[in-house]
Amino acid sequence: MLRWLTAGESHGPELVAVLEGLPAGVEVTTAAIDEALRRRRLGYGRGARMKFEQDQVTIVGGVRHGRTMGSPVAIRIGNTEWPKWEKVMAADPVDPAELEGLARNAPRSRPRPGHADLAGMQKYGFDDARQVLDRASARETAARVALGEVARRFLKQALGVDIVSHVTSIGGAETPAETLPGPGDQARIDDDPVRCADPEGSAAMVAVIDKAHKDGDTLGGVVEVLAYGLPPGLGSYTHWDRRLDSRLAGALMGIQAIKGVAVGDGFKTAMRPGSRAHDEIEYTADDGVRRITNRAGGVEGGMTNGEVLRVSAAMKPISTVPRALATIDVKTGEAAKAHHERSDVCAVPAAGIVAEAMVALVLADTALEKFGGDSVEEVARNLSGYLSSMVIK
Ligand SMILES: Cc1cc2nc3c(=O)[nH]c(=O)nc-3n(C[C@H](O)[C@H](O)[C@H](O)COP(=O)(O)O)c2cc1C
Ligand SMILES: C=C(O[C@@H]1CC(C(=O)O)=C[C@@H](OP(=O)(O)O)[C@H]1O)C(=O)O
Repeated sequence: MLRWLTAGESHGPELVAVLEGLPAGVEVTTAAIDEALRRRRLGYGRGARMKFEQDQVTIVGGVRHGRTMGSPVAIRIGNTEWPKWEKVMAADPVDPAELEGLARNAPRSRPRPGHADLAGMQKYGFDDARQVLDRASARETAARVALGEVARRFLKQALGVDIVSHVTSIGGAETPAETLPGPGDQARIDDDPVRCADPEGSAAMVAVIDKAHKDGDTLGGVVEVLAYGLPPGLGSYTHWDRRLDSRLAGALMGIQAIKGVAVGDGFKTAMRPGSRAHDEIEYTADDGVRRITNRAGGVEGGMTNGEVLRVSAAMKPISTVPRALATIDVKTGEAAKAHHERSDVCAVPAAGIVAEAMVALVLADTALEKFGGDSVEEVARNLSGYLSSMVIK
């Protein structure tokens, strides 16, 4: 079983991430994690913070000379913004005189609709939304991306799996329905301002972001994650919490602002008759057993079926809307405008990188369940034994 945990606040000194249960021998370096985090910082429509926040990565456990050792992998990601927040977010008590007049320390009493502020204050008994938003913030996703990169490397090295993501819509502007990028397209997608695989779709998305920016508004959208090279049989139909689609949906919905997940054609499948909803099976001498179409997105009965895994996640618009939304001031109960400082206009391209990480972690977990092993070599051997002994292939 693979387990992962993160800790740390958005304006704290650092994020901490731990991945436990990974075999030995996965090649991973600080530079590889830096690169994954660089991809997460990109994307047209992100706010000012992404221009100056640097992710300072230190691997502090589980890796020696570029390879995992089978022990828990622990990663620290320093927030370079920390010096500005040192007093405001200090773990130990601070002399009130030192906080006097510090604008950053002013209580956040006008909760933002759509953010965790109000429900979090009610739940934990805070009168300052700072206590809530600093952990609810998607800054935390940097930690998940760091762990996801380790999981992705394991999947590539032990199983030959490639994970790709792209943005399929922002604010209603969409890519053509047939866009299906392969592993070789990832670099080109990452070079696109909105990480869209189609130039026309990209131009339309950039235009709607520009308009939202001008209008003081924010946007959401949809990302799709694809995994190539998965063997049939990851996950299981035998129990609800072993189903791969259930696990993927849970992991993706666990990303801040993700409000919907679709496996394959998802909700569109519900509108079709069965004759056009499923993927007919054929046998070819070259490919063996395969599906003629892939509407199911590579998952049937909660298991991979050997086709490309295709899962998408819908992100709601950023809730810190510059044209501030109506709320109350919790100090007085009176009507007020919600807090707004700097914020992202649209973070869908970054959410795609986070979604890749979550998919990688879930797939790595199910792959370890199926193929076990304490080293990459052992997992690869188990995979190869399974593939060669499959009765139907
Ligand atoms: C990559 C990424 C960046 C985000 N940036 C912002 C932001 O700048 N401002 C904001 O209000 N919400 C942002 N969010 C969304 C909030 O974190 C999220 O809406 C909030 O934690 C409440 O959770 P919920 O939307 O899942 O209910 C971002 C989400 C992601 C995934
Ligand atoms: C810091 C990151 O994203 C942040 C996510 C976020 C939110 O409310 O989720 C709000 C913004 O933070 P701030 O209010 O400090 O500008 C984003 O910048 C990051 O992704 O690394």
